Amino acid sequence: MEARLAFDKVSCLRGDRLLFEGLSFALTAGQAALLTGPNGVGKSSLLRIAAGLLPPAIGTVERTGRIALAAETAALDARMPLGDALGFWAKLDGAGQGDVAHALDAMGIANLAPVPVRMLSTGQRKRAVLARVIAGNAPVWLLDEPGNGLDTASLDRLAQAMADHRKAGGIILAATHQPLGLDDAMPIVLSAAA
Ligand SMILES: Nc1ncnc2c1ncn2[C@@H]1O[C@H](COP(=O)(O)OP(=O)(O)OP(=O)(O)O)[C@@H](O)[C@H]1O
Repeated sequence: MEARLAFDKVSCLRGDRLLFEGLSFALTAGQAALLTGPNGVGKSSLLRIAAGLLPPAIGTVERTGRIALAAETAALDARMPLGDALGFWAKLDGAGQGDVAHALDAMGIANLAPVPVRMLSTGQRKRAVLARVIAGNAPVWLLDEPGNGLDTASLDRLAQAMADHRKAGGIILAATHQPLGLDDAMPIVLSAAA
């Protein structure tokens, strides 16, 4: 898959606060970056800029390939059974039922396909959000705290899914407060402005 994500001297303004400035990096096929820094420093904002949901105050962002953003608030329909909710998004992403089945399996939640989304536990919902990303086949994954709320087995599954994605030429940019098994990832460290 063809993929590229590059920031060139990007600055982020939220309200009247400058969160970070002059940030440059480039990720190409198979590469990953780990975004770290204290609460409120601007990690989620950076991911939103990467996704094209928030414009940079200064600088440019270059993207090649479709983007999938997995944040806390994934729009999975709470009333739908999980399998159908994922199927809805897969269709929009040009993916099929086979992709949904693969993604459910990859996150170990195939047995939850008939369960309404609103009945899922916190960790199960997180796994469902990650399954949505996996099913969508987008080359660029933007993951906001993907390990939050996951048990050890699910963290292993996430690590495997990310490794598979990179092997297929995908890109990962993940904001995290915990190790994710992306040992060779490029570090992007945001520090609080003075
Ligand atoms: N819509 C908004 N308007 C103004 N300021 C905002 C807006 N959304 C977020 N902020 C502020 O931007 C700052 C950075 O928020 P962000 O969510 O990017 O941080 P973060 O590094 O992801 O934090 P955490 O580790 O807690 O998830 C915070 O101070 C937050 O209050």
